[in-house]
Amino acid sequence: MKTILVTCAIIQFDDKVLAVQRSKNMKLPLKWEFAGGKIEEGETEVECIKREILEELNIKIEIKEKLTPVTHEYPDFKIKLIPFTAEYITGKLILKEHSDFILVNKRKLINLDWAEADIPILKEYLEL
Ligand SMILES: Nc1nc2c([nH]c(=O)n2[C@H]2C[C@H](O)[C@@H](COP(=O)(O)OP(=O)(O)OP(=O)(O)O)O2)c(=O)[nH]1
Repeated sequence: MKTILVTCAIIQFDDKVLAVQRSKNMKLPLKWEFAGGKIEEGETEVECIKREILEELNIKIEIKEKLTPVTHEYPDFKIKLIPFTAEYITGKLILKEHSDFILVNKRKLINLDWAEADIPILKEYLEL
């Protein structure tokens, strides 16, 4: 099975963190995730995550740190999910694709119904 390369960003807004919910017509419907998306040809990981965040959320972020990539096999596809921590810089948050978002204290992130590939990333982030 081909592996899809996907970047995602754990975006901090002061003392809160942003999680977004996939809409019911996307793959992994209604699962929570960190915003991001597929790497396009000729694009670096950092270019990809900044572009995806601007496209999906209408905001600009500053990348802080790369966390450990996770390879995960769903029943019908396989992804390598490449996570970054980031900070909100500017822009009004507008959801272009997702059905919902939440800004929460990082300790409360664990209570959401996450896409499976995100679980190891969330655990690493909670230990930082
Ligand atoms: N952006 C993002 N995607 C994630 C995360 N965890 C996770 O399993 N994924 C999966 C969901 C999608 O299948 C894929 C990301 O692709 P995408 O968000 O650009 O794609 P999409 O839903 O438009 O997919 P498609 O139907 O067009 O193929 O990775 C995550 O934290 N962030």
